[in-house]
Amino acid sequence: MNIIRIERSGPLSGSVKIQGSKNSSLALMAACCLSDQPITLSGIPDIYDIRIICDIAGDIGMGTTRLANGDLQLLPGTIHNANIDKDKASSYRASYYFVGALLAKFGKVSIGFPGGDNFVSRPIDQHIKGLKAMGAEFSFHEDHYTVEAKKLKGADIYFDMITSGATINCMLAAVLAEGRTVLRGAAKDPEVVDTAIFLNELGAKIAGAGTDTIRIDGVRSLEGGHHTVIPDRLIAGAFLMSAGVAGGSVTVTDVIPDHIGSCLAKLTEIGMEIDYRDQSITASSAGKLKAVRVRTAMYPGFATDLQQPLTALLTQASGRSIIAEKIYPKRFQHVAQLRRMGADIDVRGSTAYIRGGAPLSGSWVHATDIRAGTCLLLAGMAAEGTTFLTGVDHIERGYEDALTAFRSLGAHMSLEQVDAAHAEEKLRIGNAKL
Ligand SMILES: CC(=O)N[C@H]1[C@@H](OP(=O)(O)OP(=O)(O)OC[C@H]2O[C@@H](n3ccc(=O)[nH]c3=O)[C@H](O)[C@@H]2O)O[C@H](CO)[C@@H](O)[C@@H]1O
Ligand SMILES: C=C(OP(=O)(O)O)C(=O)O
Repeated sequence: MNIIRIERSGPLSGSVKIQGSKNSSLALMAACCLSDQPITLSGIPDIYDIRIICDIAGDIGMGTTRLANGDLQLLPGTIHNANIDKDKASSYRASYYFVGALLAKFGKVSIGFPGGDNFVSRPIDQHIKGLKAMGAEFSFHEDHYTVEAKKLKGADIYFDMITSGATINCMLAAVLAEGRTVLRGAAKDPEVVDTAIFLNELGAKIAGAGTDTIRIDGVRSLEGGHHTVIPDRLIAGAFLMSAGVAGGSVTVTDVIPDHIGSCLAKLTEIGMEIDYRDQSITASSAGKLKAVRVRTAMYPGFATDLQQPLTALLTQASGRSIIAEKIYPKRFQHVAQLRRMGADIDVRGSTAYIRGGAPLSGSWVHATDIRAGTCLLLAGMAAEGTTFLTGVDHIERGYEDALTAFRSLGAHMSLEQVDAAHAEEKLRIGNAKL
């Protein structure tokens, strides 16, 4: 099995070009199913989730080709069915977008339950509620569910909480539905806006994306077109934090600074120097880091997906930091791993209390999900000795090539092959010490 070996690193120096957004790409690729014409998407990252979508696309008849320049060409005109392989659907989170994108065309979609990072509870009741309001009926089976709608009709939908997934899914369903759909309490995330812009470029009629009320007037069909996905704000944020963890100065390029405004404000509060231009941001360590309080929130608040790398950063800040996780109250799997490395962190309820300054030391640790992986890559750079990180496949679900990028900044990390039984034994010994 692959593991990542990390040695103490820093000060970091250099710049990293940020890849296209995973979460936006997942929505855009499903959205292509609404059209019958060729579509070209630029900036779609070459990561596990995208390869699975290409696989699913092939199964249902949508051609996908990576062009020599990296663009992805999609041919939705040949889609012949809406039966999504249940195991493939369950191997990543946003497979549910195929429901919204295929329902109007086929009247019935069969699909496996959503997978993705496991934060104990990730309900899809708002997707169900929204699509039901538009006339869909759900049937749940042991390992898959089916959604049927003879005719999708526009509806007024009030979400009970802000959800980017349900906002995008209902928006997809509404594009070819009859009449007007209004989504109230909609998520304002850049990925929602990117998807709406893309669909409008293809001829959809969506107004208000980026506010909490989105109006969609159904159209009969969509055209083809070309679109460039937005940059990955979550990856950008984590690279900037690495300059705080390991010292030095890191620049991220090809980014939209507004998309991580709340993160930049928090990094400044922690004591980092932030300098940004139109499409690039530089974060520099400016000496002592200060403890802070953070509450995760939906956009434009501090993103839950940046909470884990931030925890690694706050182990290096003097004083007691407090992180209240408001989106996924149990998203603290990384904490046990940081404790193995010597971090002084308590979790009570949905809040983590971090006493910064405890020296970290290298250990065997496991990434349970993408951002836990990012957190541990960062922590490994601050730790004395060698850190061995398992769960590399989780990191590969989100990053095109995290190691090359971190190494280009001067980080000491490498991919190694070890015997799986050896790694399990090392992790087991670490668990026993906790
Ligand atoms: C593929 C993708 O884009 N993933 C992102 C997306 O996940 P995902 O789209 O799954 O997350 P949502 O924005 O839908 O979830 C936000 C909140 O709403 C709750 N909720 C959501 C839907 C629902 O039907 N019922 C319900 O209660 C969730 O438990 C969570 O507390 O947004 C999350 C929150 O920013 C990010 O962590 C994920 O990286
Ligand atoms: C939670 C995440 O991804 P997903 O929703 O795809 O599991 C993430 O990107 O941090």
